[in-house]
Amino acid sequence: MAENKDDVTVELNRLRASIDNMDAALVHLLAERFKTTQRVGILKAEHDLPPADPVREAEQIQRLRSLAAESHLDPEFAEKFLTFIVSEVVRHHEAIRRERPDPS
Ligand SMILES: C=C(O[C@@H]1C=C(C(=O)O)C=C[C@H]1O)C(=O)O
Repeated sequence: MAENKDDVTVELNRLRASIDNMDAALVHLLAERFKTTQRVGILKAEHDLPPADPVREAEQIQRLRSLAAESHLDPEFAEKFLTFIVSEVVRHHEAIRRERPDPS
C-alpha cells in the first residue's frame, strides 16, 4: 500500500501502465474478432443467410454470463458488452448484404 505522495504517484502510474496494456489487448482482440465476423458476413451474404442469428446470440449470452460469474465480473455488464458488439457486427452484415451485387 502506497504511503507518501511520491509512492502514490508511482503506484498510480504502475497501475495505469497495466490498464494501458490491457486496453491495447482488448483493442487487438476486438480487431481480430471483427476480421472474423466480416468473413462470416460475406459467407452469409453469398449463401443468402440472414445477417443476425438470435439463437446463436442467446447461446453466447448464456455462455458469457456464466463465464463472467465464474470470473467475478458482473453478468449484466458482460451481456451488455456482448450485445453492443453483436449489434455492430449485425449492422456490418446488413451492409455487406446490401452492397453485394444482385444475383438476378
Ligand atoms: C457472427 C455471426 O453473426 C451475428 C453476430 C454474432 C457475433 O458477433 O457473435 C452472433 C450471431 C449473429 O447474430 C454469426 O452468426 O456467427
